[in-house]
Amino acid sequence: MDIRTQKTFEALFALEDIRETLRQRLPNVTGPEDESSILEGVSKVRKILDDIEAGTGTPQVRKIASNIDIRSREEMYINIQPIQAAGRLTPEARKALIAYGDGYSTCDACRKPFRLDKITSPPIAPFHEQLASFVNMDAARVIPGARRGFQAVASTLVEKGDSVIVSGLAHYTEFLAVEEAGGVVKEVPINEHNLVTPDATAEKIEAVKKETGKLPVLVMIDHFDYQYANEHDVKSIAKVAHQYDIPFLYNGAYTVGVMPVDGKEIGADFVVGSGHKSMASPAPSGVLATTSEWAPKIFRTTQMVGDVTKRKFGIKEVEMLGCTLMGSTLIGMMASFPTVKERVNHWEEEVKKSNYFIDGLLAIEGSKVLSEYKRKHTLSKVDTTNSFDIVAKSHKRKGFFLSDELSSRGIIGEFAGATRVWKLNTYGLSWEKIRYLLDTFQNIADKHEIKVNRG
Ligand SMILES: Cc1ncc(COP(=O)(O)O)c(C=O)c1O
Repeated sequence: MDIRTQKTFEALFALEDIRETLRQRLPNVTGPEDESSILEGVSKVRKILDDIEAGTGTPQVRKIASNIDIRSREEMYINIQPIQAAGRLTPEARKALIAYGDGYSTCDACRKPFRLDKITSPPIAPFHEQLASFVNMDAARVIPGARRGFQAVASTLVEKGDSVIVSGLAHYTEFLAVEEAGGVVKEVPINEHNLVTPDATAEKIEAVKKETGKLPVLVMIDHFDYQYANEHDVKSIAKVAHQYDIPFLYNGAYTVGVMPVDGKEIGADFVVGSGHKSMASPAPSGVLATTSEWAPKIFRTTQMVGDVTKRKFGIKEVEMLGCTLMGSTLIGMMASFPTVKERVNHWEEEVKKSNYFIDGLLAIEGSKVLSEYKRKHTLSKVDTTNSFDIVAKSHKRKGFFLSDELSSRGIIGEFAGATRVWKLNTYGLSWEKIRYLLDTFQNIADKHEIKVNRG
């Protein structure tokens, strides 16, 4: 690395430290003093970026720097975007992204047997073991997103025409994984509380057996669904699946990395997690973990032999297409892992904050929560049609008025103009930020003469 690039990296690392400080301070802004210290931090960031722009860096690094500038929204705003919250990177992961940006940077020390999960420098092999034990399963692989986990399992288990049980709230990627394998999804209807129950799952299995003459080959259920973030009784559903001898895939896209997950305790044959949704990792990343019984099937190695050259690639795993996450994506995931491992212990506090906010939102007359209540997750679906949206009807900015009000007070992440029935996520916000967030919603309500029942 030449000295100019080196200097630029140093500047970027310093930038990360400043950004972290800013992240912690906001929006604890209670007076002009706080404001000026934040502005001072921001101007330091700008200065570093200006220096880089002025020519200290290579074009690639300048590009990274300008992206970082765009992402300064995290220092300047509270972001309640529903799907980004728990995927936001740690400072360590951000540094790792820069340092390991080259595509195959993880592969310098790839020696026999030539496979990603066997590399010991950087410590990728032990990371795989840690991942497996993190979700209490026997073996794990990193994968490019939860969807690739569904794909690997479906491709192994599902033959043409086979049925796979999913929830009536299943994510579309589960449908696609089954379709690609030639199978057919069979949805368990959700009940009046928007939940999938073990009884309904058993009924569906019976119905499929009657209709097709065959049992489904897989049951795949989301612990928390993406529409309401309601908690489904995965443990009892896994038990039902096993009573029919059907393997159970636990979709932990909204759990692995934010709350403790014990695959064995749940009775999962497969645990799938999403790195960029819940493990503070770059996209696309995720984890597929399984039991020692299933590992040889899901992680089977290639039997293919070249008909002319007679070449064999025996150690490569078919479903993983040999290797999965290379370079900065994987190292980013690894860099965040110590934080992720620790933060799952604070899930209850996150849920408390979520409920504090939702309670306060419900105090704004006309507002509803469509997710199960009390909340068991930080992602919630709310309905403000009869509160804020009443104002929108006569406001000159129409449906954009709420977003305007929020962003002018430092809150972003909702889809501007789409705030009648909408989702938000409070994961990772400090108590100060949560209080500020709630005060802001209530103050906007006050301003527009919507009654707030402050109790
Ligand atoms: C419940 C659920 N499962 C799976 C996925 C897909 O995750 P990934 O983007 O990691 O493939 C999502 C993404 O939104 C999801 O909400």
